[in-house]
Formats: sequence, structure tokens, C-alpha cells
Amino acid sequence: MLDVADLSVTFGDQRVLSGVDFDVERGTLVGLVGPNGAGKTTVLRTVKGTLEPDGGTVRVDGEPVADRSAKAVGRLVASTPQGTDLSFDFTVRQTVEMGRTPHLGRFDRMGECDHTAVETAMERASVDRFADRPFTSLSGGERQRVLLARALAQETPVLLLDEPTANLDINHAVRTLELVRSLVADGKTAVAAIHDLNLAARYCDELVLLADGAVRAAGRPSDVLTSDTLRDAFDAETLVTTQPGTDAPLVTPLAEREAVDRQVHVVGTGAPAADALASLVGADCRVSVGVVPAGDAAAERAADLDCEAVTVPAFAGVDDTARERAVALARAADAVVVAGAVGDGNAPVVEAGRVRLGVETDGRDGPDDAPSGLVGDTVPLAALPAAVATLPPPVETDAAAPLGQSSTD
Ligand SMILES: Nc1ncnc2c1ncn2[C@@H]1O[C@H](COP(=O)(O)OP(=O)(O)OP(=O)(O)O)[C@@H](O)[C@H]1O
Repeated sequence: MLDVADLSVTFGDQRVLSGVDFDVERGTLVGLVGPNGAGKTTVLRTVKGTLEPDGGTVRVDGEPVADRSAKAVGRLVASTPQGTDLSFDFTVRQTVEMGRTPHLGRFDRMGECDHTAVETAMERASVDRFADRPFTSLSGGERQRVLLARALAQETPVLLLDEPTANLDINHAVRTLELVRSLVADGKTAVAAIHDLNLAARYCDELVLLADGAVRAAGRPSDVLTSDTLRDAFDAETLVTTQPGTDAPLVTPLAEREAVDRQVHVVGTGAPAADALASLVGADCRVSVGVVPAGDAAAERAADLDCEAVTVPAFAGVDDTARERAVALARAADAVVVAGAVGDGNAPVVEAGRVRLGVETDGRDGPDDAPSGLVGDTVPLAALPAAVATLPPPVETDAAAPLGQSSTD
């Protein structure tokens, strides 16, 4: 439906976009994400034909936008601007009526179908109750919804939204994106520049991550929003987990922090244990995990993060050798962290810890499933590194088990 190929844009001697490629299928919402100045607005301006690129093409339905008249593009592509600071001396209804311009000849008056399109657009964007108020009397968020209504009144197959939720409270942000999703379900094709990565992940079918005018990653939100791509694009450390009740990634920025020089042994399985490992490694702790079944999410995350995992074959139960190694690691650690389900076979490992912390798991199997009485305080995942950082400094013991010895698997 929308095909952006090898786009490059230069302002003066500053190359702002280089080799930007992506395409958007009919009936999908693609989010443009990336840091300030990455080039998101420039991409949108090029797609709607108001900025001519130095190189590359934008095609809608196979035909280059550059080959069509402005009015013809206006019947195909509608957009909402990033800012709402427009000095209109118009009512809300008149503002929304501007969306009909591409459908009218120079001397045409609006007909019945134009009025219907305007009323429907105002209702869908929930601005009909403001219809007769001056645009300039509205709040920033209300103006944003009026500009969305103007774009809807244009009745185009393609919708471009530049920061559609920037001025909106969380309720209106969610309602706006739900509205965009329903438009997309009706067959519209939408591209939205969105700063809020978690809203983008939840509502977009695909994301295009831009930085310094180039595409750094593109695809499903869970493939695009990883700690590595976000570090690369934003130069920021993040913890990426999963939004409760969905498969969408949840990005938590990690504040600049002191490294947490602590050794921690994690007991548990699945996503909770895997997320605890990532969080602790992200805080520079030395971390081990086990006993876990080989192939479990926690064992795989440990391999990715280069942490020692004490594993046993799946469904084999905890054997003595594995338990002894895990107990040694737990004894040597400053804390044992319980995240995810813990069977009776791991109870001695948890008991070997001098300090035992549980991690809240949002209803997934967690410390509550541990054999009773094993876990002390339970903290949210986001607070885990801070909780570990406040533990007493390491004590030398004979039981010290340096990390990095081979696992028992
Ligand atoms: N007309 C212009 N003249 C010169 N430079 C420009 C112009 N428009 C944009 N730029 C520059 O191009 C780069 C990309 O800007 P753009 O607005 O596309 O970024 P963005 O990703 O939308 O940023 P933000 O998230 O802050 O809105 C920026 O460095 C910006 O300063």
C-alpha cells in the first residue's frame, strides 16, 4: 500500500535521512520511533509529499507520490501535525471542514456527503461537543483531537500521525490509539510517529526504529524494542520485559546508576527468573541461576547474558550434583533472589542464601509458589537492583564459590 524506498533528505549540508526503506501493508499501523531529531517528522513530510526528497521514492498504491498533484495526494493521504499551536480564527467545525478541501473543486460548496463526513469525523474523535467553539479556545489535547478529526474528514486510505498522543492524558492517549486501531481494522493504512515506546509497542503492528536519519531496526515490536537496539538508537540503558496480559514489550529506562557490586543467585524458572537475571546483570551484579531445566527461558537468558546456569535435563528433577553446585553458589552469594516457580528440589538452594528476596511476578508463578517460609521480602522487578544494592557488603566465607565454573549440565 505504502512503499518508502531509499529515501534521502538533506537540509543545507546536513544529511537528515539516508537510505530509509520501509513499507506498510493496507490495514496496518506502523509506528515510527526513535530519539529526538531522528528524522520521524521528516519521513512523514516526505510521505505526504510536502517535502521533496533528494533521493528515493514514496509510492502509494504503486504510484509515486511525486507524480500526483497536491490535491490528488490529499485524497490519498491525510496527516495530523506534531504541534497544535496553530493560530486559526475558526470554529472546531470549520477546522474539521478543511479536511474536505481535496474533495472539492475551487468553487464547489460542501454537499451533503461532505457534511456527513465532517459530523462523523467529529463524533469519532469525540470533539462534536466542541463543534461551535473557537479552535484557539481549546486545550492542547482537545486541539490534537480536532486535528485528528480534520484528518478523518479527509476520508483517505492513508493516515499519517505525528505524535498523536503527545498532549493527551493517558485516557485520551489510549482512546486515540484505540480509534486508530479501529480505523486500521476498517482497512486504513496508518503511520504514526510515537515517542512513548510502550504505547507504540502495544498499538502498532510493526515499528520502524530511526536514529540519525537511518533505519536501525524494523519489524514486530518485540523484535525492534530490545535493550541492544535501544542502546544503539537512544544511547540509553533499558530493561525490556513484557506488558502484563499481552506479548508487547515493556521498556523501562534504567537511570544512570552506580554499578551494584554484589553476587546474586537466582532461583526460579521462566520469564520471571529470566527478567530478574536481565535486571541484575543490567545493574552489573555477578549473577548465577539454578537449578533450572535446560531449555527453560531462564537458562537461555543466562546463556545470552553469559551467566552461570546450573541446569538439569528437562523433566529430570534436581539431582544431587546440580543441587550441590547451586547450594554452593547460593551460599557464596550476597543474596538469593526467588523469581518464578520453585519446586521442592530447589528448597535447599533457597535456604542456603543468607538473604532471600522474592520478586513480584504479576500473577505469574512466583515466590508465593515457593515452599512456605523460604522467602523474606518481596520487591517489584524494577526495584530489584536497588534492593540488592542496599544489602550489606560481601563477607568472605569458606563457602565462596567463584562464578564461572562449568555448570552440571
Ligand atoms: N527545515 C529544516 N531545516 C534544517 N534542519 C531541519 C529542518 N527540519 C528538520 N531539520 C533537522 O532534521 C533532523 C530531523 O528532524 P525531525 O523533525 O524529522 O526529527 P524527529 O525524529 O521528528 O524529532 P522529534 O522526535 O524531536 O520530533 C533534526 O536534526 C532537525 O533539526
